Parts: sequence; C-alpha cells; structure tokens
Amino acid sequence: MLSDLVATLSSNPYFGAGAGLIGIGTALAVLRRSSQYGLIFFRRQFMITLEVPNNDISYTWLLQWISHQLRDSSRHFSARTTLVKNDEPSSRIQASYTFVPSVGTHYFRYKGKFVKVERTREQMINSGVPFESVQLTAFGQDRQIYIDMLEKARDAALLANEGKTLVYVPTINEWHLFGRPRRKRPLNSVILNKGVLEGLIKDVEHFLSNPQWYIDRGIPYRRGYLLHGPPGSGKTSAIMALAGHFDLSISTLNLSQGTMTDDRLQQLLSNVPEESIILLEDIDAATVGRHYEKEDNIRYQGMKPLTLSGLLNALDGVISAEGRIIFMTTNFIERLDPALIRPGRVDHKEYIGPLTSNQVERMLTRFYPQSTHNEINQFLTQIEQLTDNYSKQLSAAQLQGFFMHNKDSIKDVFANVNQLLCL
Ligand SMILES: Nc1ncnc2c1ncn2[C@@H]1O[C@H](COP(=O)(O)OP(=O)(O)OP(=O)(O)O)[C@@H](O)[C@H]1O
Repeated sequence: MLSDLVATLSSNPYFGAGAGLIGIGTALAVLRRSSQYGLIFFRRQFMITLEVPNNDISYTWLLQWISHQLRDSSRHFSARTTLVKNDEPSSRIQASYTFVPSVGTHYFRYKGKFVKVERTREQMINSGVPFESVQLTAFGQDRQIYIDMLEKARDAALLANEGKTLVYVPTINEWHLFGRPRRKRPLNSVILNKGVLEGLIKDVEHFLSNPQWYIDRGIPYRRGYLLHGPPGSGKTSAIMALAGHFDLSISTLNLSQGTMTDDRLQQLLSNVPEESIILLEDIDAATVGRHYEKEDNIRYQGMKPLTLSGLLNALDGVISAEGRIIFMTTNFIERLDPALIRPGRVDHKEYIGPLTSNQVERMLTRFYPQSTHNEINQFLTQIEQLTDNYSKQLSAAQLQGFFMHNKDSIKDVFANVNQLLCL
C-alpha cells in the first residue's frame, strides 16, 4: 500500500521537483546553522574576547591606547574636542583634539597577534547619554594579553596626566572624566588668610599617612571637610590645589543642579573613582527649600528628589580602603542641618571669608611683582576706604577680575580703583 503511494508520487514530475527543492533548502539551512554553531564553537575554544563599557574607568584610556596602535593601519577615527583653560587668570581658552577609533571594526597587531576591535554605540532612551563599549577579540585563551593591554593603557594615561588633575563628573549613575586633565593648580596661586591653606594641607597629610590609626580604632577611614564663606573667596580653588598637591583627582557633584535623588546619590558615592577627592558643592542646596512640585514628577521620573536622610546615608556609606576625603562647600553654613556637619561627617570646618589686607597685598604683588612698598600701602588704603564707604566686602574673585581688566600697568589700577566694587 505504502510502496504503491511512494511509487506514484515519485513518478509525478511536479512532486519530484518540489521535493528536490525542499531537500536542497533543508540541506542549506542545516549547513548554515551548523556553520554558525561551528563559528561559535571556534570562537569559544580558540579566541578570547574582552568587553569594556564606557562606564568603566579604563574605557577612555583604552580607546586612546588603541588609537595609538591603529595610527598606521586605520583611517577611521572619531574626534574628541575639549576646551582647555589653565588656572592662570590671564590664560585663554584653547581647543584640544584627540582621535579615538571610530564606531565600527578595526584591527591591529599586538605582540604578534591580530586583535579585532569592535566599537559600538547605542542611544539610551531615557538618559540621552549613549551607551558605548569596545570589544577586543584575539586568538588564544590567555587573558594575560588583555591585562597587559589595560595596564599599558593605564600607564600611558598616567604618564600623559603627570602634573595634571583629573576631574570626574557624574552622568546618571556613573562617573566620567570631565574635559581634559587640567594643569595642577599650584598651592601658592590660592591666596587664603594666613595659615588656612597650611592647616588644610597638614590635616589631609596626617589623614592620608595614618590609615592604621583608623583601623585600630574601628573608625571608617574617611575625613570630611567643610569650606564655607561668600562666593568667589577661593573654596573650590583651594580644593583643586590640594588635589594637585596630593596627586588626587576630584569627583565633583553640584547638589543644586540636575536631578539628584537619594538612590542616585547613594549609587554615585559608592562608586567614586579611586584616589579621588569627593567634592559636594553648594551642599545647602541639597535639602533646603525643596518643595516637591508637579514638574518634579517629570524631571525626577517619579522618584523623590534628594532628602536630608538620603544625603546622610549616602555620606555614611562612603568608605574606601585607601581613605576617602570628602569636601563640602557652601555659601550658607547657617542653612545646614546640624546632623550634616557633626563630627564624623565633617571633621574640619574652615571659613573662607572676604579678603583681608594681607590677602590683598599678596594678590597685588602676585599680579604686579614690581610694585613698590608705597604702591602697596596706597592700594591698601584705597581698598579700605572703598569697602568702608560702600559698606561692602571684597572677594578674591572680584579683585582678580579687576586686576585682569588692568593687567598692563599698576597705574591703571590706581586710575580705575573706583570701579572695583562694581565688578
Ligand atoms: N583666595 C583666592 N586666591 C586666588 N584666586 C582666587 C581666590 N578666590 C577666588 N579666586 C579666583 O576666583 C575665581 C572663583 O574662585 P572659586 O571658584 O575658588 O571661589 P568659591 O569660593 O569656590 O566660589 P563659590 O562659593 O561661588 O563656589 C577663580 O578664578 C579663582 O582663581
């Protein structure tokens, strides 16, 4: 019965052709599938891959190192432009360019092996910040090749950053390098009241060189500083100079901006880059005068903005083996909750106030090294009269601005001194 049916169908020319086509199609599909499995098997057995996402601290270093490896073999790069201004008041903003491998596939040879580089980028729907990663693939099974590359990339970055301060800023829940590394701010370029900067240096030095003291007493190895005082008095500048002096980077968060929530702050403070000072600017804005408004619902995507208890929890969670230094700044210490600045959270408070005559003198001689004794005295008298007449105080930022307007000659300083408090 069945053999009759088979004989009938096979003698039918239409059916025979169809079966042939189906057979070829099936064979091709099997071949394709098995070659895919074969490729996967081959990659798993004989190749080793490494993916580095852009939220990893080595991502930038690695990209730069790869672009160096590709300099002769690839012609497809992306440009990274950064505007750089060093801390000298008179310096101009300059653009600086670096080339990194473009999105796509590249190849280079490393220690006799071919390495495939695949750089990808995906647009994140919520944040607007693209997610990027770079994947390296090489023959072999020894992961040492990647450890080697990462270390080379880090060493090259450290060498390039010698004498510079790195500044990290957050994007969503991760930290990213902000602009190009800046030239270290020299300590003597920050002119504070006598002994203030020296006291801070001594305190940080003592903290960094005595981890055992904290371990022996079971105290979290961290130290909190609060610099408070009017705008433009040098709080941020002092912290930049300290970071440069101790060879630390700065991870900075402005709590008065953006969309900070308890969870986000907790997450950010728990993954601050190593050997970095945490700088929380305008700490008073974190919790003061916050009214939860309708539009906040959209801005914070349904999450509650930062609360005082969220801030305290996040600060208490900041622990690190090599010691964490947290600097907070505010123009309004009176607005801070006592819990925020109690010892353990803030161990060292410093008032950075308006200019004293000693500071004015040091700033004048820094800008006009040729100024005579008489000129210095004359200027100090004029400043005293001006501030008395207008019942105003003078900030270092104001004086710096005034000197920059009159940088060619000290004669201009005396001619225009009445404009000083207008700046
Ligand atoms: N004491 C100072 N010595 C030298 N330069 C200073 C001093 N204070 C301010 N400046 C200059 O003024 C500008 C602003 O200073 P800075 O940002 O450090 O002030 P701040 O106290 O942190 O201000 P704010 O409270 O508004 O954040 C910088 O260009 C800095 O170089």
